[in-house]
Amino acid sequence: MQTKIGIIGGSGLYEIDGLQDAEWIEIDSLWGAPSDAVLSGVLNGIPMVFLPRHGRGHVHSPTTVPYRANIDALKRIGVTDVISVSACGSFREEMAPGDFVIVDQFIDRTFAREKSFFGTGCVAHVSVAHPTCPRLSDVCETAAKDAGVTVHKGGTYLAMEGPQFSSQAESNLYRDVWNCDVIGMTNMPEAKLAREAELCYASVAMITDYDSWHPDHGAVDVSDVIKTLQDNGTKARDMVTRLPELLGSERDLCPHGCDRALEYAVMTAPEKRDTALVAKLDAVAGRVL
Ligand SMILES: CSC[C@H]1O[C@H](OP(=O)(O)O)[C@H](O)[C@@H]1O
Ligand SMILES: Nc1ncnc2[nH]cnc12
Repeated sequence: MQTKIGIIGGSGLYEIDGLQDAEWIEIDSLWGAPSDAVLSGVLNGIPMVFLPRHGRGHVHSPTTVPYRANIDALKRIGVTDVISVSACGSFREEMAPGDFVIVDQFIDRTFAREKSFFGTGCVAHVSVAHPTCPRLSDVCETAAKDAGVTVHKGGTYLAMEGPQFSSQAESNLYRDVWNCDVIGMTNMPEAKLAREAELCYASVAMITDYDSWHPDHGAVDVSDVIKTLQDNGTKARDMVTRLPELLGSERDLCPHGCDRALEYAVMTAPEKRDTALVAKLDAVAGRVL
Protein backbone atom coordinates (compact mmCIF):
# COMPACT_ATOMS: atom_id res chain seq x y z
CA MET A 1 0.00 0.00 0.00
CA GLN A 2 1.18 3.50 -0.81
CA THR A 3 1.88 5.87 2.10
CA LYS A 4 -0.10 9.09 2.07
CA ILE A 5 0.71 11.52 4.85
CA GLY A 6 -1.90 13.82 6.38
CA ILE A 7 -0.72 16.73 8.50
CA ILE A 8 -3.25 18.44 10.76
CA GLY A 9 -1.75 21.81 11.57
CA GLY A 10 -2.77 23.54 14.77
CA SER A 11 -2.23 27.07 16.06
CA GLY A 12 0.92 28.40 14.41
CA LEU A 13 1.01 25.91 11.55
CA TYR A 14 -1.19 27.10 8.73
CA GLU A 15 0.94 25.96 5.78
CA ILE A 16 3.81 23.62 4.91
CA ASP A 17 6.85 24.05 2.69
CA GLY A 18 8.06 22.33 -0.43
CA LEU A 19 4.92 20.53 -1.63
CA GLN A 20 5.19 19.88 -5.36
CA ASP A 21 2.11 20.36 -7.54
CA ALA A 22 0.36 21.82 -4.51
CA GLU A 23 -3.28 22.75 -4.80
CA TRP A 24 -6.04 23.46 -2.32
CA ILE A 25 -8.77 20.84 -2.76
CA GLU A 26 -12.26 20.96 -1.30
CA ILE A 27 -13.30 17.56 0.02
CA ASP A 28 -16.93 16.61 0.45
CA SER A 29 -17.53 14.75 3.67
CA LEU A 30 -20.82 13.18 4.69
CA TRP A 31 -19.97 14.42 8.21
CA GLY A 32 -20.22 18.11 7.29
CA ALA A 33 -17.65 20.55 6.00
CA PRO A 34 -14.03 20.02 7.10
CA SER A 35 -12.18 22.92 8.75
CA ASP A 36 -10.94 24.06 5.34
CA ALA A 37 -9.84 22.74 1.96
CA VAL A 38 -6.72 20.56 2.13
CA LEU A 39 -3.44 21.52 0.53
CA SER A 40 -2.53 18.47 -1.52
CA GLY A 41 0.75 17.68 -3.26
CA VAL A 42 3.85 15.53 -3.25
CA LEU A 43 6.77 15.91 -0.88
CA ASN A 44 9.98 14.04 -1.63
CA GLY A 45 8.10 11.55 -3.76
CA ILE A 46 5.32 10.84 -1.25
CA PRO A 47 1.78 12.19 -1.46
CA MET A 48 0.96 14.54 1.39
CA VAL A 49 -2.02 16.64 2.38
CA PHE A 50 -2.17 19.45 4.89
CA LEU A 51 -5.32 20.48 6.76
CA PRO A 52 -5.29 23.59 8.96
CA ARG A 53 -7.26 22.45 12.01
CA HIS A 54 -8.77 25.84 12.76
CA GLY A 55 -9.05 26.78 9.07
CA ARG A 56 -6.95 29.42 7.34
CA GLY A 57 -7.34 32.61 9.36
CA HIS A 58 -8.11 30.58 12.53
CA VAL A 59 -11.88 30.47 12.15
CA HIS A 60 -12.85 27.44 14.28
CA SER A 61 -12.61 27.37 18.07
CA PRO A 62 -11.40 24.16 19.73
CA THR A 63 -15.06 23.26 20.40
CA THR A 64 -16.31 23.94 16.87
CA VAL A 65 -13.49 22.28 14.91
CA PRO A 66 -15.38 19.72 12.78
CA TYR A 67 -13.30 16.78 13.99
CA ARG A 68 -15.42 14.06 12.37
CA ALA A 69 -15.50 15.79 8.99
CA ASN A 70 -11.73 16.34 9.15
CA ILE A 71 -10.87 12.71 9.86
CA ASP A 72 -13.47 11.43 7.39
CA ALA A 73 -12.07 13.75 4.70
CA LEU A 74 -8.50 12.55 5.28
CA LYS A 75 -9.58 8.89 5.18
CA ARG A 76 -11.69 9.55 2.07
CA ILE A 77 -8.71 10.88 0.10
CA GLY A 78 -6.52 7.92 1.02
CA VAL A 79 -4.42 9.24 3.90
CA THR A 80 -2.73 6.40 5.80
CA ASP A 81 -0.78 8.31 8.46
CA VAL A 82 -2.03 11.36 10.35
CA ILE A 83 0.40 13.65 12.14
CA SER A 84 -1.24 16.15 14.43
CA VAL A 85 0.79 19.24 15.30
CA SER A 86 -0.50 21.34 18.19
CA ALA A 87 0.41 24.28 20.40
CA CYS A 88 0.43 23.13 24.04
CA GLY A 89 1.10 24.31 27.53
CA SER A 90 3.65 22.41 29.63
CA PHE A 91 3.35 20.98 33.15
CA ARG A 92 7.04 20.11 33.36
CA GLU A 93 9.93 22.47 33.99
CA GLU A 94 12.10 20.48 31.55
CA MET A 95 9.50 20.61 28.76
CA ALA A 96 10.23 24.21 27.96
CA PRO A 97 8.65 26.59 25.45
CA GLY A 98 10.12 25.75 22.05
CA ASP A 99 10.52 22.04 22.85
CA PHE A 100 8.39 19.37 21.19
CA VAL A 101 6.75 16.47 23.05
CA ILE A 102 5.76 13.28 21.24
CA VAL A 103 2.49 12.61 23.04
CA ASP A 104 1.54 8.99 23.75
CA GLN A 105 -1.36 9.25 26.20
CA PHE A 106 -4.39 11.47 26.71
CA ILE A 107 -6.82 12.38 29.43
CA ASP A 108 -9.98 13.54 27.71
CA ARG A 109 -11.77 16.29 29.65
CA THR A 110 -13.69 17.64 26.66
CA PHE A 111 -17.46 17.51 26.93
CA ALA A 112 -19.07 19.53 24.15
CA ARG A 113 -18.00 17.60 21.07
CA GLU A 114 -19.17 14.64 19.03
CA LYS A 115 -16.69 11.89 19.88
CA SER A 116 -17.57 8.99 17.64
CA PHE A 117 -18.54 8.15 14.09
CA PHE A 118 -20.69 5.34 15.48
CA GLY A 119 -24.00 5.48 17.37
CA THR A 120 -27.56 4.25 17.31
CA GLY A 121 -27.95 1.75 14.48
CA CYS A 122 -24.25 1.01 14.22
CA VAL A 123 -22.47 0.69 17.55
CA ALA A 124 -18.72 0.08 17.71
CA HIS A 125 -16.13 0.05 20.48
CA VAL A 126 -12.47 0.47 19.54
CA SER A 127 -9.57 0.37 21.97
CA VAL A 128 -7.75 3.62 22.68
CA ALA A 129 -5.58 2.14 25.42
CA HIS A 130 -2.64 3.14 23.23
CA PRO A 131 -4.11 6.03 21.27
CA THR A 132 -1.05 6.93 19.20
CA CYS A 133 0.89 4.82 16.73
CA PRO A 134 4.38 3.99 18.09
CA ARG A 135 5.85 3.54 14.59
CA LEU A 136 4.61 6.94 13.40
CA SER A 137 5.59 8.56 16.71
CA ASP A 138 9.16 7.25 16.31
CA VAL A 139 9.31 8.80 12.85
CA CYS A 140 8.11 12.15 14.23
CA GLU A 141 10.70 12.01 17.00
CA THR A 142 13.52 11.40 14.53
CA ALA A 143 12.27 14.07 12.12
CA ALA A 144 12.00 16.66 14.89
CA LYS A 145 15.45 15.81 16.27
CA ASP A 146 16.92 16.02 12.77
CA ALA A 147 15.32 19.47 12.52
CA GLY A 148 17.32 20.50 15.60
CA VAL A 149 14.39 20.55 18.02
CA THR A 150 14.67 19.45 21.66
CA VAL A 151 12.28 16.51 21.72
CA HIS A 152 10.72 14.67 24.67
CA LYS A 153 9.53 11.17 23.81
CA GLY A 154 6.27 10.28 25.51
CA GLY A 155 3.91 12.47 27.45
CA THR A 156 0.33 12.65 28.65
CA TYR A 157 -1.82 15.35 27.02
CA LEU A 158 -4.72 16.78 28.99
CA ALA A 159 -7.43 17.69 26.50
CA MET A 160 -9.59 20.48 27.92
CA GLU A 161 -12.72 21.99 26.42
CA GLY A 162 -11.61 25.62 26.47
CA PRO A 163 -11.67 28.13 24.96
CA GLN A 164 -10.64 29.75 28.25
CA PHE A 165 -7.33 28.61 29.71
CA SER A 166 -7.31 26.62 32.97
CA SER A 167 -7.60 28.05 36.45
CA GLN A 168 -4.49 27.72 38.62
CA ALA A 169 -6.26 25.04 40.69
CA GLU A 170 -6.97 23.02 37.53
CA SER A 171 -3.41 23.50 36.36
CA ASN A 172 -2.10 22.16 39.70
CA LEU A 173 -4.54 19.24 39.62
CA TYR A 174 -3.52 18.17 36.12
CA ARG A 175 0.18 18.51 36.97
CA ASP A 176 0.51 17.29 40.56
CA VAL A 177 -2.34 14.80 40.91
CA TRP A 178 -3.05 13.53 37.40
CA ASN A 179 0.61 13.60 36.36
CA CYS A 180 -0.08 15.14 32.96
CA ASP A 181 2.78 16.59 30.91
CA VAL A 182 1.10 18.92 28.43
CA ILE A 183 -2.27 20.59 27.92
CA GLY A 184 -4.19 21.54 24.81
CA MET A 185 -7.73 21.86 23.55
CA THR A 186 -7.87 19.87 20.33
CA ASN A 187 -6.32 16.40 20.31
CA MET A 188 -9.53 14.89 21.61
CA PRO A 189 -11.69 13.61 20.04
CA GLU A 190 -9.33 13.83 17.06
CA ALA A 191 -7.16 10.90 18.21
CA LYS A 192 -10.20 8.73 19.04
CA LEU A 193 -11.76 9.41 15.65
CA ALA A 194 -8.50 8.61 13.85
CA ARG A 195 -8.47 5.25 15.63
CA GLU A 196 -12.10 4.60 14.63
CA ALA A 197 -11.12 5.41 11.05
CA GLU A 198 -8.21 2.93 11.28
CA LEU A 199 -5.63 5.65 10.67
CA CYS A 200 -2.20 5.69 12.27
CA TYR A 201 -2.08 8.86 14.40
CA ALA A 202 0.83 10.62 16.07
CA SER A 203 0.70 13.84 18.05
CA VAL A 204 3.49 16.40 18.20
CA ALA A 205 2.97 18.97 20.96
CA MET A 206 4.85 22.20 20.41
CA ILE A 207 5.32 23.80 23.82
CA THR A 208 4.35 27.46 23.97
CA ASP A 209 3.96 28.17 27.72
CA TYR A 210 3.87 26.80 31.28
CA ASP A 211 0.09 27.07 31.61
CA SER A 212 -0.66 28.57 35.05
CA TRP A 213 1.22 26.49 37.61
CA HIS A 214 4.74 27.88 37.31
CA PRO A 215 5.69 30.31 40.10
CA ASP A 216 8.11 32.23 37.85
CA HIS A 217 5.92 32.46 34.77
CA GLY A 218 2.52 33.55 36.04
CA ALA A 219 -0.69 32.67 34.23
CA VAL A 220 -0.70 31.81 30.55
CA ASP A 221 -2.30 34.20 28.10
CA VAL A 222 -2.41 34.29 24.33
CA SER A 223 0.56 36.66 24.13
CA ASP A 224 2.75 33.95 25.76
CA VAL A 225 1.54 31.47 23.20
CA ILE A 226 2.10 33.83 20.29
CA LYS A 227 5.68 34.57 21.42
CA THR A 228 6.84 31.05 20.58
CA LEU A 229 4.26 30.23 17.93
CA GLN A 230 6.21 31.56 14.98
CA ASP A 231 9.48 29.83 15.94
CA ASN A 232 7.63 26.61 16.69
CA GLY A 233 5.88 26.81 13.31
CA THR A 234 9.23 27.15 11.52
CA LYS A 235 10.59 24.10 13.35
CA ALA A 236 7.42 22.13 12.64
CA ARG A 237 7.65 22.90 8.92
CA ASP A 238 11.26 21.67 8.94
CA MET A 239 10.17 18.49 10.76
CA VAL A 240 7.41 17.88 8.22
CA THR A 241 9.80 18.04 5.25
CA ARG A 242 11.79 15.18 6.83
CA LEU A 243 8.83 12.83 7.32
CA PRO A 244 8.49 11.33 3.81
CA GLU A 245 12.00 9.91 3.63
CA LEU A 246 11.67 8.42 7.12
CA LEU A 247 8.25 6.90 6.47
CA GLY A 248 8.97 5.49 3.01
CA SER A 249 6.55 5.23 0.12
CA GLU A 250 5.49 1.60 0.53
CA ARG A 251 3.53 0.73 3.60
CA ASP A 252 2.99 -2.68 5.18
CA LEU A 253 0.22 -3.37 7.66
CA CYS A 254 0.74 -1.27 10.78
CA PRO A 255 2.71 -3.45 13.24
CA HIS A 256 0.56 -2.02 16.05
CA GLY A 257 -2.76 -2.74 14.36
CA CYS A 258 -3.98 0.85 13.97
CA ASP A 259 -5.23 0.03 10.49
CA ARG A 260 -7.26 -2.94 11.81
CA ALA A 261 -8.84 -1.25 14.83
CA LEU A 262 -12.37 -2.04 13.66
CA GLU A 263 -11.76 -5.73 13.03
CA TYR A 264 -13.89 -6.89 15.99
CA ALA A 265 -15.34 -3.54 17.08
CA VAL A 266 -18.80 -3.37 15.50
CA MET A 267 -21.48 -4.78 17.82
CA THR A 268 -24.71 -4.12 15.95
CA ALA A 269 -26.14 -7.14 14.14
CA PRO A 270 -26.06 -6.68 10.34
CA GLU A 271 -29.88 -6.90 10.07
CA LYS A 272 -30.31 -4.23 12.75
CA ARG A 273 -27.96 -1.66 11.24
CA ASP A 274 -29.22 1.78 10.26
CA THR A 275 -28.70 2.00 6.51
CA ALA A 276 -28.27 5.78 6.50
CA LEU A 277 -25.53 5.62 9.15
CA VAL A 278 -23.84 2.69 7.42
CA ALA A 279 -23.81 4.74 4.20
CA LYS A 280 -22.16 7.65 6.04
CA LEU A 281 -19.53 5.27 7.37
CA ASP A 282 -18.41 4.23 3.88
CA ALA A 283 -14.94 5.76 4.09
CA VAL A 284 -14.30 5.30 7.80
CA ALA A 285 -15.59 1.75 8.20
CA GLY A 286 -16.42 0.44 4.73
CA ARG A 287 -13.70 -2.18 5.16
CA VAL A 288 -15.69 -3.98 7.86
CA LEU A 289 -19.32 -3.06 7.11
C1 LIG B 1 -3.78 29.87 20.64
S1 LIG B 1 -3.74 29.19 22.25
C2 LIG B 1 -4.99 27.97 22.40
C3 LIG B 1 -5.25 27.11 21.19
O1 LIG B 1 -3.99 26.65 20.68
C4 LIG B 1 -4.03 25.25 20.61
O2 LIG B 1 -4.54 24.90 19.33
P1 LIG B 1 -4.05 23.61 18.52
O3 LIG B 1 -4.20 22.46 19.46
O4 LIG B 1 -4.95 23.49 17.33
O5 LIG B 1 -2.62 23.87 18.14
C5 LIG B 1 -4.96 24.89 21.76
O6 LIG B 1 -5.42 23.56 21.69
C6 LIG B 1 -6.03 25.90 21.62
O7 LIG B 1 -6.97 25.56 20.63
N1 LIG C 1 -1.75 26.45 28.41
C1 LIG C 1 -2.52 25.99 27.44
N2 LIG C 1 -3.72 25.42 27.72
C2 LIG C 1 -4.50 24.94 26.73
N3 LIG C 1 -4.19 25.01 25.43
C3 LIG C 1 -3.03 25.58 25.11
N4 LIG C 1 -2.45 25.79 23.92
C4 LIG C 1 -1.29 26.39 24.13
N5 LIG C 1 -1.06 26.60 25.45
C5 LIG C 1 -2.14 26.10 26.08
